[in-house]
Amino acid sequence: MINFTQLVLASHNAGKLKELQAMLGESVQLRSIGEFSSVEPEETGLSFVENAILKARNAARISGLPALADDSGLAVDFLGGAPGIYSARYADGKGDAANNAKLLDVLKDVPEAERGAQFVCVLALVRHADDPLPILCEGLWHGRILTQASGEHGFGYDPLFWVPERDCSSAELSPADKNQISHRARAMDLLRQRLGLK
Ligand SMILES: O=P(O)(O)OP(=O)(O)OP(=O)(O)OC[C@H]1O[C@@H](n2cnc3c(O)ncnc32)[C@H](O)[C@@H]1O
Ligand SMILES: [Mg+2]
Repeated sequence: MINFTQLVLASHNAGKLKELQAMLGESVQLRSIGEFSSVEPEETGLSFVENAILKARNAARISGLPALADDSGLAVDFLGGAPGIYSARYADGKGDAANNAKLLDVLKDVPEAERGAQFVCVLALVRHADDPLPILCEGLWHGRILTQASGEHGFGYDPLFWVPERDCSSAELSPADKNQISHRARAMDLLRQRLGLK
């Protein structure tokens, strides 16, 4: 069992920080990498795992603390898994609204039965920058892409992601509900088990 009281979160995404801190509870304090540096590392990996490890190592190097990274995204069946690891950059870095508008447009003629998609989250935890044994945990969340945005909660693609088990979009779930069932919740559940936190 590894005991951490403070971890740096290797993410500049405020939505992730909020969700992950809520899932971890008070036993572990997550500090944002933004406290240490505003420079974001280039995500040069070809997989969620590679990018998560790359971000975790970078944050541990900058902060001198153990680091947790979250690499996540949306894999749409009809698009062969795109935007996948490029989810944040789908509309060339123009942000969430542009990403969502592009996805709706690309899928505009695709029937409901072919709009299946998964949110993917890989968490990587390194004890230090050169850790030879990062802890890796993955979570998937199956749903479908809506034909128009709905809901105000969450971030990113949440307004477009229909959640079959709740019959609403992921942006219509309360934050507490999303944190029970999301891809990130599933990955965090595994991580908490690995860390002996549950
Ligand atoms: O790399 P960091 O700094 O952590 O922040 P980021 O926002 O760039 O994060 P990623 O590189 O992992 O890209 C994740 C993309 O997938 C989207 N995404 C991930 N989890 C999501 C969630 O729970 N709800 C909605 N969109 C999500 C998110 O909006 C981003 O566009
Ligand atoms: Mg990123």
